[in-house]
Amino acid sequence: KPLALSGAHVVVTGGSSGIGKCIAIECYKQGAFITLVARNEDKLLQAKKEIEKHSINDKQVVLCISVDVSQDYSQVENVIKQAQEKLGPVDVLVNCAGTSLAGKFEDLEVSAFERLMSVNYLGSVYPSRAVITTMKERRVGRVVFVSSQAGQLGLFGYTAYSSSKFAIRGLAEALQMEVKPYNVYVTVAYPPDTDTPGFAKENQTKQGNFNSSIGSDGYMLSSLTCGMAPVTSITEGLQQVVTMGLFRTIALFYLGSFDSIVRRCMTQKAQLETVDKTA
Ligand SMILES: NC(=O)C1=CN([C@@H]2O[C@H](COP(=O)(O)OP(=O)(O)OC[C@H]3O[C@@H](n4cnc5c(N)ncnc54)[C@H](OP(=O)(O)O)[C@@H]3O)[C@@H](O)[C@H]2O)C=CC1
Ligand SMILES: CCCCCCCCCCCCCCCC(=O)[C@@H](N)CO
Repeated sequence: KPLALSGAHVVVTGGSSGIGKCIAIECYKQGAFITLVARNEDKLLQAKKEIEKHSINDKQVVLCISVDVSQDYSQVENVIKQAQEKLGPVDVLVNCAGTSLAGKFEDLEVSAFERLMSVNYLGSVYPSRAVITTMKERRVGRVVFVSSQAGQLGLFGYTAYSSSKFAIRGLAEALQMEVKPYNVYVTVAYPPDTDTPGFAKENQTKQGNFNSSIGSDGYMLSSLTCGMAPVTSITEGLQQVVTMGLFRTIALFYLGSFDSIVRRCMTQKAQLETVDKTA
């Protein structure tokens, strides 16, 4: 459900860089007050300056708070309190702080699994937990989770990353069911692999869908992996029902080609290794 951003207080974790910064700029352009949350203070200040260039009135504020969203719940709770004292109750929370790491399962340190799960999953739980009570009381609120296309399907090299992004979906679906009667709405964004973060911003700020995806791959993936996700409109539901078989068929071809890529790379690598040894 769309929410007017003019005058709204939008908290963006991971707002000092990339997709999060773009979301903050987009909201600022629509008149929102912004709190940026991330660890590095220089990057926060840099982003604040960049965002302030897009102001549409002289009342708008960009507040920066440095914290690690994945470490200690009471710290995160404090940060949210500080932000509420300065800019009023949080209307929109965008959980965009996150990090990724690729590598084969056996090559990844087990600590990588712990770290990605804390940053990507717990780092979304803590800020959400800190804002949700007030949102329910006020009967106003939007919580956005930034997952990934790698949170809709498992891919080679993403054992640690994908699982942390899948977890976000479970959290979001369950939470949406709880908070809907309080007029609080949840969105999960599934950005594709892209270097143009600006592309990701539109759906996040403008549309009120539970599923937010980008591009035709993204559209197909969201339909295909809709499972028990809530629907926003009858049209969306009907589209999913009608296209499911077709998309599954297309997916089988993708899976076949993924398998052949993995096998081809394995063979090539094996060949290179034998050449190395004989040389
Ligand atoms: N770019 C892509 O291809 C895709 C990205 N995504 C997801 O989108 C989100 C943003 O990605 P992107 O813009 O590329 O990322 P960037 O690396 O550009 O930005 C990450 C942001 O998160 C902050 N951050 C990271 N760890 C923490 C932490 N522990 N506590 C607080 N803040 C933290 C960073 O600031 P600092 O380091 O100072 O704390 C920074 O502001 C991530 O969740 C990512 O997984 C999803 C799909 C595709
Ligand atoms: C009908 C079936 C359609 C199937 C389409 C399959 C397309 C697969 C694309 C997967 C891309 C994964 C992006 C991960 C992005 C990310 O989060 C990282 N960049 C983070 O570093």
